[in-house]
Amino acid sequence: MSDELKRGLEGVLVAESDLSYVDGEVGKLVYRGYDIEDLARGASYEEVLYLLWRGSLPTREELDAFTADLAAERAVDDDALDAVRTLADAGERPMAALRTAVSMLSAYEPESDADPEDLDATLRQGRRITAKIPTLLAAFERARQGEDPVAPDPDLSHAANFLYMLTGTEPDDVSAETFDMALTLHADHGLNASTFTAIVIGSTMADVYSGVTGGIGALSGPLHGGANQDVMEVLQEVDASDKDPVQWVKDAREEGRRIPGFGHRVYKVKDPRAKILEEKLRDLSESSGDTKWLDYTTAIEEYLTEQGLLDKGIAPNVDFYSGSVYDSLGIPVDMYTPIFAMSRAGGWIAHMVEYQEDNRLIRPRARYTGPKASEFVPVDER
Ligand SMILES: CC(=O)SCCNC(=O)CCNC(=O)[C@H](O)C(C)(C)COP(=O)(O)OP(=O)(O)OC[C@H]1O[C@@H](n2cnc3c(N)ncnc32)[C@H](O)[C@@H]1OP(=O)(O)O
Ligand SMILES: O=C([O-])CC(=O)C(=O)O
Repeated sequence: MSDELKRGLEGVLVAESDLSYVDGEVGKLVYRGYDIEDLARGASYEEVLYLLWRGSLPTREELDAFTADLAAERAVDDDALDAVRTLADAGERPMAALRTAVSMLSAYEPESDADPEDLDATLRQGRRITAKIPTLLAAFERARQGEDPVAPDPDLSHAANFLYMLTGTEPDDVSAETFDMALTLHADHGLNASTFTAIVIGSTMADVYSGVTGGIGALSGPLHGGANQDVMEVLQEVDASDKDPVQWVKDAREEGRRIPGFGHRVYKVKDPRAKILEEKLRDLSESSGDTKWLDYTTAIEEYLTEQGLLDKGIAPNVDFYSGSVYDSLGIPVDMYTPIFAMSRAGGWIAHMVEYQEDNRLIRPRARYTGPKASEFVPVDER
């Protein structure tokens, strides 16, 4: 037993996985060997889910059947929709509302008695969760706006249907494709904090609802998925102030603040997903003629590069550009992290099942630094 302490489990190997590989030195990400750029540009989110859950890219026929099965699971029980409305009325934050709502979904799971070792049943449960998360999120956002939920349309893709349920209007092709690409980019990323949370939960042979609920909790933090909202809030703060973005960053650095959307535990160069989203933002900004967020993010990145941050391995991560892209789709800022969860649920489920195929309870240890022999004194004598 080694006594070497690895804070934050940095670099510690805890599992084998065929799902995704992150090369942080060169900025490369693959899902089952396929480069993220090829998948983002050429595959739908449904294809990526199939790849992650079934092990290979689907044929057209397989994809059609898979897409139909997923779409057939989108409807959410009325009681769960009522609960979502209650959470919205109570002013709950969207990630917390999603965490509660996903946990509640298990009450309506038709295979809730399945043997935990029946991983086909786990995958079917995971499919139900993945299909229903967009329905929950859209209903939550509409409830906040005082609107009724929009029923899912089984003829629309996972991405297009979410935008449709959010706004009540079928999205145009550019919006649907952009959103689909964002879902693909966020679907999996090795043993990031939320995926690790999900597999720790899965390693007790707990059910997939528990794993996804835990994953949502872990993703919500500002050091992880919550950073996409923080980035947009910074951009909005800059916009509302009399500062330019560079001045804002200078002040923030002087105050010792971290810049959201920069830095990564694995990437020491720019995140390949950030590159793809930046390009997307450039296209969208140029075609709309509104380049404000692009100008701000570019100015911040250029300034931090001049300041040598990139040389120190602190580079833009996926969260730096995603928010600006979502803004162009008219999505409210505090829904950005829930959208990340909508996509990453696919990765959490894939990792839980893969881990459970050769399960070993995850149970590390802490170096004990407390006293070893304190004398107990009864409460009334202390
Ligand atoms: C989807 C995702 O989860 S991507 C990550 C999203 N999170 C963010 O964007 C939040 C901002 N970034 C961060 O807080 C960090 O970069 C993390 C948490 C993502 C990774 O951090 P770690 O691997 O733990 O690196 P650590 O915290 O040790 O930082 C190393 C050094 O870089 C600095 N640094 C890291 N990120 C930043 C940043 N965003 N801005 C300024 N400095 C930073 C730290 O201050 C530290 O400097 P020091 O050695 O002089 O003290
Ligand atoms: O890998 C990580 O640590 C964080 C991340 O980028 C992700 O989860 O997508």
